[in-house]
Order: sequence, then C-alpha cells, then structure tokens
Amino acid sequence: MFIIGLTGSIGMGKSTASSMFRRLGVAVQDSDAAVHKLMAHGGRAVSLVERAFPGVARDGQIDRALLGSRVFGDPAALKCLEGILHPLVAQEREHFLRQQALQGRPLVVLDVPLLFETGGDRDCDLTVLVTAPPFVQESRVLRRPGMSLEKLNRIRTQQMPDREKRQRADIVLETGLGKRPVWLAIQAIVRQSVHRKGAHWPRRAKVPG
Ligand SMILES: CC(C)(COP(=O)(O)OP(=O)(O)OC[C@H]1O[C@@H](n2cnc3c(N)ncnc32)[C@H](O)[C@@H]1O)[C@@H](O)C(=O)NCCC(=O)NCCS
Ligand SMILES: Nc1ncnc2c1ncn2[C@@H]1O[C@H](COP(=O)(O)OP(=O)(O)OP(=O)(O)O)[C@@H](O)[C@H]1O
Repeated sequence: MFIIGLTGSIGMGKSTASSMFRRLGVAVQDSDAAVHKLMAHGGRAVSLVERAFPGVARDGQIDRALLGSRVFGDPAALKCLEGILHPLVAQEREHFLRQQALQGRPLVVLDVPLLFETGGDRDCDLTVLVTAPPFVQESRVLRRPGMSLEKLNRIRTQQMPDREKRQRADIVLETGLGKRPVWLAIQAIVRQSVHRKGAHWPRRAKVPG
C-alpha cells in the first residue's frame, strides 16, 4: 500500500486538497478531525484533557476555542496537550492503515498538519505540501470566526516555517492560484502513485495474513 502524507500550515488548503483525493476515491485519514473526535462527546481524551486543563470541558466535551486560547502562545502547555493527544491520534492512524491494508487499498492519504514537525513523514512513501504566499494565508484564515492576526501569528510560531517545509516535501502544490491547477496536479499524483509499491505498509507484524 502506497502512503501519501499531505501537509501544510494553517489555511494553506489541506482540507480542500484532501477532499480532492476523496473525490478520486482515495481513503484519507484527517488528523485534525481525529483530534476533534477525541475531544467531542464520549471522546477518549475528554477527561484526560480536562484533568490537565481544568475548566475546558463544557457539557461533556472540550471547548476547543477556550483550549486553543490556553495553549497557542504557551509552548509548554501546547507540549502537554500534544503529549495527551498525539499517542491517541497515532493509534487511530495505525487502525486506519490496518483497515485499509486489509481491504486491499493500493493508495491512502494521511492528512497531518504537523507531518514534518512530528517526523510522521518518515512513514510516508511520498510527501505533498500545500502552500500559498503569507498574504493569501492571512486573508483566508482571518475570515474565520474568532480569528485575529495576533492569534494567527501565535499559531504560526508553533509551526515549522513554510520555506523549510517546501525544502522537505517531495511535491509542493501552490494553492494561491486557484483550485483547478491543484485538482489537475492531484489527479496526476493519484495516477502515478496508485500502481507503485509502498515501502512502509503492510507492516508484517501488524497485518494478519
Ligand atoms: C488547540 C486546539 C484545541 C484548537 O482547536 P481548533 O478546532 O480551534 O483548531 P483546529 O484543531 O481545527 O486546528 C487548526 C489548525 O491549527 C494548527 N494546529 C493545531 N494544533 C497545532 C499544534 N499542536 N501545533 C501547531 N499548530 C497546530 C494546524 O494548522 C491546524 O490545522 C486543537 O488544534 C488541538 O487540540 N491541537 C493539539 C493537537 C494537535 O497537535 N493537533 C494537530 C493534528 S495531530
Ligand atoms: N487551491 C485553492 N484555490 C483557491 N482557494 C483555495 C484553495 N485551497 C483552499 N482554498 C480556500 O482557502 C481556505 C482554506 O482552505 P482549507 O480549509 O482547505 O485550509 P486548511 O489548510 O485545511 O486549513 P486548516 O489547516 O486551518 O484547517 C478555504 O476558504 C478554501 O476554499
């Protein structure tokens, strides 16, 4: 199974690129969505996060905007939150990969905002970065409710600089020029990846048979 790691800093167009892969029938695992589920009603991280950050749980789920205001801008607090969430997200990813391998999928996408920051790129056969100039990133993100330039800059300082990500990625997709060029590039990536053998999966010890 061939594993594509899709990444990009906040607002660079990851979700849009993910939905294009999905439209082509590729299974995508979305790490942001996994984090949200872990902290929603019944989520495995609700009580752990509330214990570490008292007062962030409301009606049995985590108020992410409140939690974000506590951790973005406080590197030690963010590290603590990551220490709770990242092992759980890694478990979900393993489960996803196992399921897809068992179903005989030739190709999957892992959509991971912190792919390079966490070393997750080492488990991928190909890395794809979405990027856009800073002013495009700003204009996109500042349209979101509850977002300010100050908050955006706090989040940016917690992420690897875009120029470093561009050096590391196998493929760089510029998303500031519209959706069509990205759609065409993703179709080409899928066409060329679907018949390639991945080096990372199946992991013999973990996939029965
Ligand atoms: C702080 C939280 C509660 C804010 O939730 P909220 O719904 O407001 O934002 P959302 O999760 O959609 O994240 C939006 C973007 O913020 C950036 N971001 C999120 N977490 C981090 C982080 N630990 N470091 C740097 N940037 C981050 C990413 O670009 C992400 O795409 C949430 O992001 C979180 O729990 N983050 C820690 C877990 C984590 O590292 N997630 C990244 C995927 S594994
Ligand atoms: N290729 C593109 N061309 C034009 N607009 C785009 C493109 N990609 C994304 N956008 C727009 O930019 C905004 C942010 O995109 P998206 O939600 O995909 O980013 P993201 O990287 O997933 O953000 P985050 O990391 O914060 O969740 C959306 O309004 C989306 O429509």
